[in-house]
Amino acid sequence: MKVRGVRGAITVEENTAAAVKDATRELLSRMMELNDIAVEDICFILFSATADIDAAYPASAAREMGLDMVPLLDVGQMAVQNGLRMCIRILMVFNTEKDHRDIKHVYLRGARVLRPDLIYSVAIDGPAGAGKSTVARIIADKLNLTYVDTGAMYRAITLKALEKGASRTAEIINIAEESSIEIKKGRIYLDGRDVTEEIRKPSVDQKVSKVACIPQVRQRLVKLQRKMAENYGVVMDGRDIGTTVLPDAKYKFYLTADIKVRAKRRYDEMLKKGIKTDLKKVEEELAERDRQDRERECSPLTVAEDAVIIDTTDKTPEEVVEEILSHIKRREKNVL
Ligand SMILES: Nc1ncnc2c1ncn2[C@@H]1O[C@H](COP(=O)(O)OP(=O)(O)O)[C@@H](O)[C@H]1O
Ligand SMILES: Nc1ccn([C@H]2C[C@H](O)[C@@H](COP(=O)(O)OP(=O)(O)O)O2)c(=O)n1
Repeated sequence: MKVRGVRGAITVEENTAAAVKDATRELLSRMMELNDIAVEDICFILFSATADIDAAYPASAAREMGLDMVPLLDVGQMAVQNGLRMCIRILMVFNTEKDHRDIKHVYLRGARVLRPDLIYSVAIDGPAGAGKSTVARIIADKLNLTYVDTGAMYRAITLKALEKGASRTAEIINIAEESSIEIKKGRIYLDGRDVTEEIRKPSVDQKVSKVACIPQVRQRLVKLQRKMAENYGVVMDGRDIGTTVLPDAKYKFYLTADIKVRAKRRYDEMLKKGIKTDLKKVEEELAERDRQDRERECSPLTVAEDAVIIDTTDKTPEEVVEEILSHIKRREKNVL
């Protein structure tokens, strides 16, 4: 195994022991989770804090998290004119098989400004079957960003509504407001339960556009989506990402494809999963979903003015990925 380092930083709003420990815990957990770091693989961790933080040692939070056998050291960050205030920085050195390009450095809250070259957002919108999630996943991996499938969040609420037999709008709004939805390593958790596979059921397909039409459901999910993008760099796909969720996303793409091709892709996907269906029926359902997504009043599917439009009808996923990366490479120096 090799020895590699991962950097992270986070800001705190107040100089209290609770704020310092909370922030340190959040940053450390995220660095370990994103880089698959086990406690026994950590060689040592260095913490620095700016001079305006003196309520607690960041390392004490690490010890409380069970890292008490890992050598930990707190140091003062050197003061630089106009430097970021109230900031905790971490350097963790660990054993890994990963290439140094695959290490995900983590800059949370106000500390995002330290590395705008690493932390930025890519919005990918378009109709069902255009290939959004296929390419978004690959791009996130290549750019070391986190993939957020917003459709999966609408699907999770729909699944819960179906399970509870909730059909009235007020009940569905309640479900959206009370449920916890998390996305970790490409899996989606609804109230702590992994529902990644279940949300792809045909019964969810049929109801999800209706649920996504409810403004209060959208408000709640959009808030969660913005929070995710605030905390880390994301590749986010959906219908309204470039227009509503992240209008300031650094990069915006709109993928589209002929409806017949999109229907065939969905049909093949269902066959692979062992779901027997009829191509004509898949096409009709897709057309109906397109209609509902485009015609709804609240954040309908539209092309953001500044989005790059890519027609994927005659392109392979690899070609689409290349095209997207070629746009991003023009402005990002860290993209290989
Ligand atoms: N460019 C492409 N060419 C051929 N098949 C594709 C392409 N992009 C995606 N697919 C396939 O089409 C299906 C739908 O793609 P997906 O990424 O889920 O679309 P979306 O997220 O836009 O609904 C998947 O089975 C995927 O493997
Ligand atoms: N940001 C989003 C994402 C999805 N939706 C809606 C639109 C779709 O009908 C459903 C499901 O989205 P999803 O991307 O999972 O659907 P497909 O995989 O494209 O079939 O949710 C939305 O309204 N806004």
